[in-house]
Amino acid sequence: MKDDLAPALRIAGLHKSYGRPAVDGLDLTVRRGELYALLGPNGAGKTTTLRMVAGLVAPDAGSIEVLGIDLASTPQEAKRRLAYLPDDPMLYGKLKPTEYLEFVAGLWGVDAAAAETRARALLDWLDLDQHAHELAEGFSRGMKQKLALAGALIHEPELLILDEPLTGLDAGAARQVKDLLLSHVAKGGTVILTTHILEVAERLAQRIGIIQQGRLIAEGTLDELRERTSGASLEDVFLQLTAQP
Ligand SMILES: Nc1ncnc2c1ncn2[C@@H]1O[C@H](COP(=O)(O)OP(=O)(O)OP(=O)(O)O)[C@@H](O)[C@H]1O
Repeated sequence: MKDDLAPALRIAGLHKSYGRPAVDGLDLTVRRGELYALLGPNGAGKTTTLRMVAGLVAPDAGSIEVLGIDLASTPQEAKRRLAYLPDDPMLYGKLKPTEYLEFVAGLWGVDAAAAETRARALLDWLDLDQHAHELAEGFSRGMKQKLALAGALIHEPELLILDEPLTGLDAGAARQVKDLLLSHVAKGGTVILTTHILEVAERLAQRIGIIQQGRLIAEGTLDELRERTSGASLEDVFLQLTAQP
C-alpha cells in the first residue's frame, strides 16, 4: 500500500506473553488525523501494546505498521514518524528545558535553528517558558510531564502515542496538554492515548477502543459504543463491556 494512503497505525495478530499472555491476538487500526483513546482495565495490555508500537518491546507474533511502514523490517524509518510518551517519562534533571529540548532535537537530527523555534513555541504553549532556565530536577511532576511531552513533539512526529498523559496534572496543565493534542490532530497528525480518566476519552476522542485480556473487545465512536450497550455514559459502557461473566 502506498504510504500516504496507509492508516496511521495498523496492528494485526499481535501477541506478547510474559509467561501468560499480555497481548493476545490484537488487531487494531487507527486512521490518520484521529484522536483514538485506548481504554481497558488494569493489566489489559495497553502499555505492552504501546511499548511494542514504540519498538521498545519485541512482539512474539503479529505485525505493526506505522503510516504504512513495517516496524519489524524498517524500525528506524517507522520510529522516526512517531513519538511515544510513557507514563513515567525519563528526563535529564541536570538540564534546563531549552537544553533538554535541544538535546532531544539533536538525537533526531533536527536542524538547530528549527529546534530552537519549535522549543520556544512548545515551552510557551505549555507555560514552561518562565522556567526555561531552571534545572528540570527542581520541577514538579506536572512540569516534568509537560517537558517530556515537549520533548516528544520536538521532531514533529505524525503519530503521537501517549500512555496516561493527563494523570497527575492540575486542571490548567491538563487543559494545556489537551489543547496541544487537539491542535496536533487539527494539523493532520494522529494521537493515540490511554487513559483511566473516562471523561478525557469521552470529550477528546473521535474513536474509542476497549482492550480486555490483550484483545480488542469493542471499538467505535462514543455513540456507537452507547448503541451496543444500554449505557448512558462512557463509564456505564465501559463497565458493562468489561464486566467479567
Ligand atoms: N515486563 C513485564 N514482565 C512481566 N509481566 C509484564 C511485564 N509488562 C507487563 N506485564 C504483564 O502484562 C499484563 C499487561 O500489562 P500492561 O502494563 O500492558 O497493562 P495495562 O493495560 O497497561 O495496565 P494498567 O492500566 O494497569 O497500566 C499484566 O498482567 C502485566 O503484569
